[in-house]
Amino acid sequence: MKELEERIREQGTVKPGDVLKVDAFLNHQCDVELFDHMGAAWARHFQGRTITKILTIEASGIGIACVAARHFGNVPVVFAKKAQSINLDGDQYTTTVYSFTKQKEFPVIVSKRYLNEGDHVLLIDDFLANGKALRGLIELCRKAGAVVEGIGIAVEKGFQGGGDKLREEGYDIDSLAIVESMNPQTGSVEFRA
Ligand SMILES: O=P(O)(O)OC[C@H]1O[C@H](OP(=O)(O)OP(=O)(O)O)[C@H](O)[C@@H]1O
Ligand SMILES: O=c1[nH]c(=O)c2nc[nH]c2[nH]1
Repeated sequence: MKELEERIREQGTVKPGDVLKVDAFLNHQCDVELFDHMGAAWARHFQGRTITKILTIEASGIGIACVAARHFGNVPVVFAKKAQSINLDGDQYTTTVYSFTKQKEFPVIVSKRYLNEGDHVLLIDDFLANGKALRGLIELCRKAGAVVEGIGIAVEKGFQGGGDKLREEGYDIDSLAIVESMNPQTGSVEFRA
């Protein structure tokens, strides 16, 4: 998606440790018009698929998923929580995920009320790097008996390999910008053609 690539070139910064900082528009300050265009792009890609629910993970996927849902008939958006809470009652599906930016393992929890056998799920997230977050969400769907219909990602860092491994396993991943390489010294970002 050219618009997203241009925003990354204009406003993204490359940090050491394979970190692309895009918090001016994607995951701290949020450009909802851009999110709307992203949702429209995923709706075009996944046209014809039955989607009953969008599943994402705290924190940065939530806003993007909610705007995207407007393009999928306002299906419910469920986000997996990364901490237990007194607000989380009843039976839960749980797994663990290593967080790329926080560099520690988190529990990942969804109430059994909100993910069910018979759900056809679109996974949405802001970033795909090593694929840990997605594998956690896929595991929650497996436990619930829900079908993963597809995966919509804003920015995939292709050089970290998580996306291509999931594609080899048969998942339909629509990443709107795939970074092939980036350089913290020069600040350059190259995208997959
Ligand atoms: O493919 P991966 O290696 O799993 O990396 C991608 C994940 O990393 C970030 O989550 P993180 O927990 O770092 O930050 P967040 O709380 O801002 O979502 C991002 O939001 C994705 O969920
Ligand atoms: O803001 C972010 N930049 C990144 O490079 C990244 N990788 C995973 N999650 C990420 N979030």
